[in-house]
Amino acid sequence: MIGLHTAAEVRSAEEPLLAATPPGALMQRAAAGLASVCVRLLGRVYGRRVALLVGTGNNGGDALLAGARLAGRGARVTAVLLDPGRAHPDGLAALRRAGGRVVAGNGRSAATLVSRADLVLDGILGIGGRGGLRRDAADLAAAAADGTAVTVAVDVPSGIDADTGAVDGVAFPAMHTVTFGVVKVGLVVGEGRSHAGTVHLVDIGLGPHLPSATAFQLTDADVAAGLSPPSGDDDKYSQGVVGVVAGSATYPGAGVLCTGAALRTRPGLVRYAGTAADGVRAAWPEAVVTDGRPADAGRVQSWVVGPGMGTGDDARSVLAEVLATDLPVLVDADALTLLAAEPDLVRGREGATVLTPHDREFARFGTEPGQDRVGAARRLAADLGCVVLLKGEATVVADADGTAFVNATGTPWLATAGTGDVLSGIVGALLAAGLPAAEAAAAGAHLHGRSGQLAAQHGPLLAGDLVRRLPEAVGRVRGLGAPRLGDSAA
Ligand SMILES: NC(=O)C1=CN([C@@H]2O[C@H](COP(=O)(O)OP(=O)(O)OC[C@H]3O[C@@H](n4cnc5c(N)ncnc54)[C@H](OP(=O)(O)O)[C@@H]3O)[C@@H](O)[C@H]2O)[C@@H](O)CC1
Ligand SMILES: [K+]
Repeated sequence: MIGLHTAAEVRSAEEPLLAATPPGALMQRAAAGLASVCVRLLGRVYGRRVALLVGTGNNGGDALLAGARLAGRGARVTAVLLDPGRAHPDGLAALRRAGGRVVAGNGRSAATLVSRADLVLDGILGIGGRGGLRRDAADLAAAAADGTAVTVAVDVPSGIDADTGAVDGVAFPAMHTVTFGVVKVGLVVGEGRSHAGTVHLVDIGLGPHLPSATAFQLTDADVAAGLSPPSGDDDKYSQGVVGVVAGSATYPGAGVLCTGAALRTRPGLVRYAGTAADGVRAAWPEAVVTDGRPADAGRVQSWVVGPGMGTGDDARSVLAEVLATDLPVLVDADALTLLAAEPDLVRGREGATVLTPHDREFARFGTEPGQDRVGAARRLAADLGCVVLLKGEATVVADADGTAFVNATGTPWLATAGTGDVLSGIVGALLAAGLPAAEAAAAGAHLHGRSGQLAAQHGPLLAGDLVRRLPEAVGRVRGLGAPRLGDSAA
């Protein structure tokens, strides 16, 4: 798992580390890591034009010191100083010694320089930034966005809130962010994610001084650990039986997608109960199907309830029946609309509850998610005593105790009808397999994203493509190739 940290956590680790290292050593470590990423991105350094955007703090100092290293290798480096009287003195001296040039950041020549550079290094603001970018800085960020240079942010793209990823106005559009010590939460969520581009982590020795993370990003290896394959002793019941209540006679699609996703994630047994029974039976003969109520379906280890089932009295009574069990329940779509009107249905449940809202569904519980998506998910999770999976470009999962996960996989092509039904089926299968609820939700989002990436390799995807690619996604996450049946292990 990759721990995600806030600026305050970095500050608390920085103090003891600074006390234990010679003056300037940390900044030199940061600058060395930063310069080496820039060298890799540039390929050939000699003669290349590098523009440094330099603010008044240590973030600007990092840019100046890295710029000095690039100038030492023959790059034509120019620092654009936003407040020339307050630029980092040691960094400035190092750049000048290495042959770099300096201009003021408020003229047209600065914007021209940025637009003509091969690489623009953003050292305007790091974790000390507050509020939106001021005018001159915003103009330079816009010039970088319009130019053709490779854009690299130092520690955090300027204008991004390092804790939340929120942007107030304009922010620097980085293709790459070289971040120091730890990955900041704001680099992987909300608008921060799209502004940060590829994140490169440079170790500066903060590790031993850091408090434990409360937010995480899962890797394939983490997810694989929860997807152990069946053993010789397993049968169709022992892998976890999922119950699905989704879709309707008129719109069976949600039931078909959700059931298929559960089957393909963990092909033990899926029981379906609801009015889309005929459609589900036709699509998935492997499922055990009833058009009765959940209680008629037989024993299950988890329930998925809601997609496409409507919001009438019958749907409300089915939701209440499922929530009255002590099993893990995933509540999605129409069931979220019903639950928002009666949140006490989930407060105090014995079994775990996972809610999977998109933004509009989330808002039905009282407040819009806003720009702090991790904070919003945590608050709703704590209020209801549930796990909340807030869908988005980077899906966020929060547990009632504040533990959060930010999903790293996916593709914008996932924003299409029915993909949420697939996610519900995947997470339902992982709940039935016995994963703790927050981990099931986070691992499910990861697998869903991986499946989306596979399905989108050749362009637009449909939700059904996600279901088809799930076994391959599970295999990829577990690091398996695709051996043919009968292949020996040798
Ligand atoms: N953590 C570590 O161990 C290490 C950290 N390191 C580096 O230090 C960075 C943190 O440096 P930092 O504390 O000097 O803050 P930083 O982000 O440069 O900005 C503060 C300055 O910006 C200004 N300012 C504020 N808001 C503004 C706005 N909206 N628009 C415009 N200006 C604004 C504010 O000035 P003022 O508000 O007074 O005008 C203040 O002077 C960190 O991100 C990393 O790069 C590395 O060297 C290695 C070790
Ligand atoms: K920056």
